[in-house]
Amino acid sequence: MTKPLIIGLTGSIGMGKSTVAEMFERHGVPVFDADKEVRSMQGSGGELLEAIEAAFPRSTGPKGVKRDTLGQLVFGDPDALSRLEAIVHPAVAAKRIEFMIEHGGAPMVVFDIPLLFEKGGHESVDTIVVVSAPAEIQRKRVLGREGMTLEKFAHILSLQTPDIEKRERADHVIDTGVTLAETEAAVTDLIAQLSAER
Ligand SMILES: CC(C)(COP(=O)(O)OP(=O)(O)OC[C@H]1O[C@@H](n2cnc3c(N)ncnc32)[C@H](O)[C@@H]1O)[C@@H](O)C(=O)NCCC(=O)NCCS
Ligand SMILES: Nc1ncnc2c1ncn2[C@@H]1O[C@H](COP(=O)(O)OP(=O)(O)OP(=O)(O)O)[C@@H](O)[C@H]1O
Repeated sequence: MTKPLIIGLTGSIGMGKSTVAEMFERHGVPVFDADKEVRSMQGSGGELLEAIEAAFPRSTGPKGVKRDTLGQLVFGDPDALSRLEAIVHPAVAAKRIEFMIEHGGAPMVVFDIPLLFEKGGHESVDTIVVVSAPAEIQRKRVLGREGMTLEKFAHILSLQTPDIEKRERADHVIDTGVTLAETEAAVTDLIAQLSAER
């Protein structure tokens, strides 16, 4: 049995990764969603709560990690962020292995990984898809989210590989600055192209 083609899906904050990942899923491609795994392990009863509470006292409660509180502690403090990543990232890697065992028979799978370039994950995927939209659209989407401030947005951007560099390093770019229908058509075209290349 051949191994599934691993598609690494990434993009900067608000570029439409989750939306495009759902499109892949709708068209039959299993998706490993790194952010979703993190949220579940950080949620109520989640397996990372004890370690996070020990490293960041009072950052968790009955509903799990207090995301705003923890975000304020780590976004802006590189050492604190590294400590959090050292707890979270190995646990995500273990979940990814479980996912690959479960979907070992699929022709292709998507790894939806926000920090694909930043954390070196690009080396372990077969092809890289970057979602991208004009900066002004990205800004409008992100600033429209509850709890987001200009300062937080600027800081998160500064932690992420710039969009222009992501685009250059991508094997395929999916434009999300167009209608959802146009983006979905680009996704189905790409699935067909990747299937044909196998
Ligand atoms: C600090 C936390 C609790 C804040 O949660 P919150 O819901 O406020 O933000 P959210 O997770 O939606 O992230 C907002 C934006 O920041 C980006 N971001 C998150 N973590 C990081 C990071 N370690 N480095 C750079 N960007 C990051 C996300 O990709 C997203 O674009 C959370 O981001 C977290 O646990 N981060 C560490 C784990 C991690 O690296 N996750 C991302 C990849 S799996
Ligand atoms: N053509 C399009 N493609 C994708 N998303 C679109 C498009 N047009 C509008 N949108 C909207 O833009 C938003 C993109 O948000 P989404 O959560 O997918 O981004 P994200 O990159 O996963 O964000 P983050 O990195 O912050 O987690 C959604 O509300 C989506 O409906």
